[in-house]
Amino acid sequence: REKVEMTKEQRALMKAIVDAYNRHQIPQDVAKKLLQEQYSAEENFLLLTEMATSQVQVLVEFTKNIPGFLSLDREDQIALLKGSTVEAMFLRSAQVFSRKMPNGHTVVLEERIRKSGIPDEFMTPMFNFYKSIGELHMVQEEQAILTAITILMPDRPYVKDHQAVERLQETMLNVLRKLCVLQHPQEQQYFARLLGRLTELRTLSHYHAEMLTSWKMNDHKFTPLLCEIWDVQ
Ligand SMILES: COc1ccc(-c2nc3ccccc3n2[C@H](C(=O)NC2CCCCC2)C2CCCCC2)c(OC)c1
Repeated sequence: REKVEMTKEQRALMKAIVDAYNRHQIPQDVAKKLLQEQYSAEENFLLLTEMATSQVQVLVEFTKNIPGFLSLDREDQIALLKGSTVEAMFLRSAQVFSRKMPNGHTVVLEERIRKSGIPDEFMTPMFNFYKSIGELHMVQEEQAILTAITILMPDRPYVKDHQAVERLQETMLNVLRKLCVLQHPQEQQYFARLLGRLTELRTLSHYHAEMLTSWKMNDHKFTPLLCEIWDVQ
């Protein structure tokens, strides 16, 4: 097979994305909190809305560092962010869930999440997605670029300049394709499997609003930012 090499530009682009991804981590680690103790459905809901609110802010900062994003039409920038935050949030949760933890911790974490107040019918699709992400053993470069690809989805609602977004996403896809060959030389279809997860991610995020409004408690309160970004309240 021909030798796969990244160009200088592709390496620079990947470095910019990974640096931005690492700079904009979630401030406090939700997994650690969940491993400490079992909270009530109300406390868990509050924890989720706090984590999600800070994750949206982190995601905006990360997105601004994607080369070319700020040159897009201003309204398209908003449309891309609004259309991808839920998917980016579940992708991030899957990465948190699949993180290497001392043995037994993942079992406890799964247990805590199962009893957090999430309606039962969403457990299976959610954990299926988390486990399918975990099985890929993505390196952090792949996680960062996959998040950028999720944000730069040309077919989000209300995007006007479809072409401009497609061009940016294509650049990222080319980098990811080469990265997958370099990082997983044994697995021919690794790149295709990675992209397949984005389809699963989109399906999971369709459940999102319902997961929140049917959380096992009364009176679901959201922050103003989440009301703006999510289709709730
Ligand atoms: C809409 O329904 C749901 C359900 C579960 C989750 C979820 N899956 C997790 C997997 C690993 C660790 C945490 C996880 N979470 C919540 C959380 O805090 N998610 C954060 C969101 C921002 C990015 C970092 C993770 C937990 C769940 C347990 C109760 C407290 C909230 C979730 O995260 C989108 C959304």
